[in-house]
Amino acid sequence: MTIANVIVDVPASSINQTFDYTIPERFRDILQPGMRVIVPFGPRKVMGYVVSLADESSFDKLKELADVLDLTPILTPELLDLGKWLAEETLSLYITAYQAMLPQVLKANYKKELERLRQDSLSSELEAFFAGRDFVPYEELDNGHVRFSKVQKAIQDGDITVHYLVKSRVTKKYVTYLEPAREPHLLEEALQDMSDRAKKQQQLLTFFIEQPQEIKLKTVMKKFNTTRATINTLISKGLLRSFRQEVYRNPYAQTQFDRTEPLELTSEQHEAIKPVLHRIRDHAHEVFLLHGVTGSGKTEIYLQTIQEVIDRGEEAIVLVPEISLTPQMVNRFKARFGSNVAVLHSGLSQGEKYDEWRRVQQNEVQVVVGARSAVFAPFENLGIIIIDEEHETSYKQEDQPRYHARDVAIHRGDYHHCPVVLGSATPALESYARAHKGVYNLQTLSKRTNDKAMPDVHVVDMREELHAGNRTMFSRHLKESMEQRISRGEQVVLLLNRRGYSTFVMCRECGHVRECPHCDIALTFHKHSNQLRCHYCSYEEPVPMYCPMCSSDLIRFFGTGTQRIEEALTQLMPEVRLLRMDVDTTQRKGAHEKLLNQFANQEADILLGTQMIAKGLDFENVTLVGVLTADSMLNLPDFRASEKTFQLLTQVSGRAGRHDLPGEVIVQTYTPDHYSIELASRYDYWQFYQQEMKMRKRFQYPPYMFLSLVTISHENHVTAIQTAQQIAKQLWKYVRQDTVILGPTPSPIARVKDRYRYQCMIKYKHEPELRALINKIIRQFADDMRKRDLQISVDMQPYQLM
Ligand SMILES: Nc1ncnc2c1ncn2[C@@H]1O[C@H](COP(=O)(O)OP(=O)(O)OP(=O)(O)O)[C@@H](O)[C@H]1O
Ligand SMILES: [Zn+2]
Ligand SMILES: [Zn+2]
Repeated sequence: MTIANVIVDVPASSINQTFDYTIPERFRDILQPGMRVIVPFGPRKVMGYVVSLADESSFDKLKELADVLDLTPILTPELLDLGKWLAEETLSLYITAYQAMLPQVLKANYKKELERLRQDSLSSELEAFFAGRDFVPYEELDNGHVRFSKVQKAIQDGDITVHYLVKSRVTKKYVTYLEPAREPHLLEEALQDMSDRAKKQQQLLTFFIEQPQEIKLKTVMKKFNTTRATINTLISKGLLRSFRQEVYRNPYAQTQFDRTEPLELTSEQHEAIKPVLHRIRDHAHEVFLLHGVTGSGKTEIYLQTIQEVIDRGEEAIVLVPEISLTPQMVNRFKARFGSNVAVLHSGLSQGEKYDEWRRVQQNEVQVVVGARSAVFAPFENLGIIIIDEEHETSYKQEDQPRYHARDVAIHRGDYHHCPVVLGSATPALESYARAHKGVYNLQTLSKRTNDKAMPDVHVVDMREELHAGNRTMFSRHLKESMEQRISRGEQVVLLLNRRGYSTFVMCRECGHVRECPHCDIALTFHKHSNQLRCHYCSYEEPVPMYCPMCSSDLIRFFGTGTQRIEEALTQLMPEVRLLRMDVDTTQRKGAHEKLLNQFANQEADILLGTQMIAKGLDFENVTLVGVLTADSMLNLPDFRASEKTFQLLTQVSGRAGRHDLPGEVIVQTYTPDHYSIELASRYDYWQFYQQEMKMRKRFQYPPYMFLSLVTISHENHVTAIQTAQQIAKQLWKYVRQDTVILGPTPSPIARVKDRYRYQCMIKYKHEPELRALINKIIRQFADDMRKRDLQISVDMQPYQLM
């Protein structure tokens, strides 16, 4: 093959295609798809990914590619295909799709070195190339003294390695080992011949005659109190040899893991795991939805299916939300599978992430536990993909490429003919609807493994508190309950349910919240215009002076912070020990963990926090969970508001009374009759599902309709509006009759970084050509995008509507 088809690292829509380059003679026998190269592009040289090779090109006057950055492909053929699919599916650039799959270290063009790992056994050609050095700059390969294929082979054999220079050699760490270079009897002979004065050398040889295994150089030097020079003498005599081996920086190195054995499954677990194991054994793809109440043993099912996959020599990916990648969760996998697990999450340093990724790439582990992007782990024999808490919106990436990890997992599962397991106590409505229709295989765990009842949930009507003269944020019931528990030495978790930036308007007298007459969604208060506005249809009205329902003037703008609660609580109960956990107190690396440890060690009575405390935590001594404002999320302008409220309340209730002490949950709300609060307090997912599906049908939202969001932004207000109007007009012209284009309306955050933002929402049932259509429309604005800094972005599956 003489031509390479390359996706270049130039993030512009006009360049979203492969470019052809001729392959210089010296690279021909080593270049493979999935390697990175440097190519001339206009006046510059840029990085690119080789996606395929060819013998001819339809262009003439091709340029030569300038350099090859990898001697082994970093993208497998599967991932090359996946990137293409991902880009087309999410209307992103090919280059951004490939970049999303790789650790940061591989995205930039870092300087590289070749490094010899063995002191012997290099061919004379390579020996001459290294010329006595341990490190050689990668560029020296270019002077043609050694063939690339030779180097490639040596890398495969583990004699040489390539080394990325990410700020002073942090990418890899090595340990030097020493081992005998000859058979024991030959060492024995050498020992006889040795002069008596060479005491240390004699001791060393004797040692290796007795134990011929490799041993760390450092250990030997310490043990015999000897120097590197003495050892070098033995090496130069050909009696010993040294080699270096990579050690990975293991972020969990300090933690000791007590190995756990598989538990005897309950009959419910047994029924649920059976069909998954069948699929693993048959090598067949199927998507399972594992709907199990909190504490029903979903994780144990994950562990045992993974064991089956490992036993078959295959690999497993487990996705968990970033926020629940707590040591508690990671430990459960490490404790079962030990060093066979790599962990990928955002808390790791660049070097650590790269190390973990390489352990996957080099087939040194069979299990990856990680957040969203771990779905791209470069395994080649996947046996299962598991997504825990599958309803979590953090599985959707909110910048390019805007993908959902669930879709990627299912795509990969199909390719590898393996099952995909989606687990949750509160599945996403979309997932449950698919399971209900039979698209996914539904498995249900209805009981906790210890048969403990779910804790009782008390809904407190905060309007009544107000009428009774209690104007604090804590109901009488919650306050009494807290005092009682704390005096008994038990602990309390308090959740402040708050998300998003916008505030809503509510009557403190009757609980009435102003909603849009067309969308059944809370109107958002816009301070500078003193208006209430709907984010979906642009409906607007002035802020009322009196409540339209009860005429009270107790109209409030809502939005409370954890800090305010902390102050109020300290006034109310001055002697309690309080820990606050929110974005402010968890900024520093490890802060999250530290707070949780403090709480687990009972150094505080109350843990007060936002959403981040709701998941995966398991504290024996927690017997009371209080939700301060259950409705705050309900009134966000988001059609998923009820669903998110139901999910959060259910998750947080699952935190109480998991062990011997019985638990209680107190939910404070101004809208006790709202179905998501009422049904969450009864743990009735099925009723909730039916009720919510009715609402989605009535208002034409997913899963009944698909949504796509086009966002237009520009520094000039008029340009932004006009472009948005033109796009909407063109969309209307070509879409089907039952498709609806909403907007253009100002984006909920109408100006970000001095750019005005407008959006068009497309609601549709069936638009097979929609992606092509949007692409075509956007391309008409290519000039303005390049020259006038117009930005148009598309989200084919919007979650963040605010
Ligand atoms: N078959 C079993 N026999 C005994 N104990 C079990 C069994 N399966 C799981 N457990 C235990 O039950 C508890 C709850 O299980 P697990 O955490 O797996 O549930 P989960 O459904 O993942 O919960 P959550 O949704 O709250 O994360 C754990 O302490 C676990 O060790
Ligand atoms: Zn009112
Ligand atoms: Zn509206």
